Amino acid sequence: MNSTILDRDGFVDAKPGSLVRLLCQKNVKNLDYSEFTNPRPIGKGATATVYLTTSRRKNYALKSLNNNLDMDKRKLKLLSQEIINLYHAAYPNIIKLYGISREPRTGNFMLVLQYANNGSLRNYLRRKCNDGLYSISWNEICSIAKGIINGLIYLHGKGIFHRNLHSNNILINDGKALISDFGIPKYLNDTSNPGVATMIAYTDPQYIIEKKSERDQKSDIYSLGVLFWELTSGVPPFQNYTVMAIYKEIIVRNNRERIIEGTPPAYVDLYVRCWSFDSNDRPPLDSILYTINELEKLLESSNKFISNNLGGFDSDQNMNNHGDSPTSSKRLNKLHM
Ligand SMILES: Nc1ncnc2c1ncn2[C@@H]1O[C@H](COP(=O)(O)OP(=O)(O)OP(=O)(O)O)[C@@H](O)[C@H]1O
Repeated sequence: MNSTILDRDGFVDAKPGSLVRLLCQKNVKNLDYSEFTNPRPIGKGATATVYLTTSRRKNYALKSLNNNLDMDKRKLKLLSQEIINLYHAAYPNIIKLYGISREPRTGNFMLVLQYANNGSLRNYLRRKCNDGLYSISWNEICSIAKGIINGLIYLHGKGIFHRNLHSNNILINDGKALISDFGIPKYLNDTSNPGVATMIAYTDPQYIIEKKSERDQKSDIYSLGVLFWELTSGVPPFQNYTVMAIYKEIIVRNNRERIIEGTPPAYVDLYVRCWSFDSNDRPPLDSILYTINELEKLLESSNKFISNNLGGFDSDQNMNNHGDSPTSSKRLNKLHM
């Protein structure tokens, strides 16, 4: 290749081939696609399709960024930096990126990721619903919450803010929480998955209202508060509301989801502070971790579960909903030991 047409970073153009070249220069492993057998789709997000595959008897998730890498050079360089960040993030609560690959037939760019054998947190919680009754132990709530907090402490310590935390990009492997998808989606073209707009329920309202240029670590704390609530409800916030109705509740009225009956007050107090409108009122991660540890000790001996019947409603509705229809009027929550 004629080096005179390369820029300083080795780019010829903003296409998948250039991205692969740049990442290889930064020592990200380029894995041979033919090593992966029988890839089958297991999930689809706004910007990618995810496949389960096997190589040498080990499972991997191949995240295909489809062909939506057609972006300007500056964005492609930023995207490559995010991928490099993920590649070098080595922490038990962060999804592992083993390398990249390219599907030879389509040319699609792939991230080769650790396979999370329990899928997304959202689906994991959904599977805990039996005949519409959701039930989870406090032990497990605390363990998942701590996994997410520890992952965030690691990321924030490296100056990386997730900015798009929700229950579809927390993955669960052997019951343990793994944070995925930080940084990368914002550089990709949204392929218009209608579910994505509802992620507004996890988005820092101060960022939306005050049009802050970028979400920061306090925005992640806001999303964390919503996730803590979701661990007690088993369903995403404002399920069955339209995007406009969610906007009205959270942004216009400054409302939040209803507290699930039977939740320990210390846990409620924690997530309510996390989802405060004013980012200064949101607690720092170390104090959140401290509170969860204390709560865990308190509940250790009692083996408590929390249950509710919110799962009786179609959990997929939030992907495709119409009308301003709150579910709260039919809610029944209870705590048993
Ligand atoms: N490493 C993985 N292991 C197992 N399942 C995965 C993995 N990565 C993604 N998935 C599944 O694929 C789905 C889609 O993942 P993807 O990361 O593309 O989108 P998302 O997080 O739902 O959306 P967005 O890209 O908008 O944040 C996830 O919700 C999850 O169910």
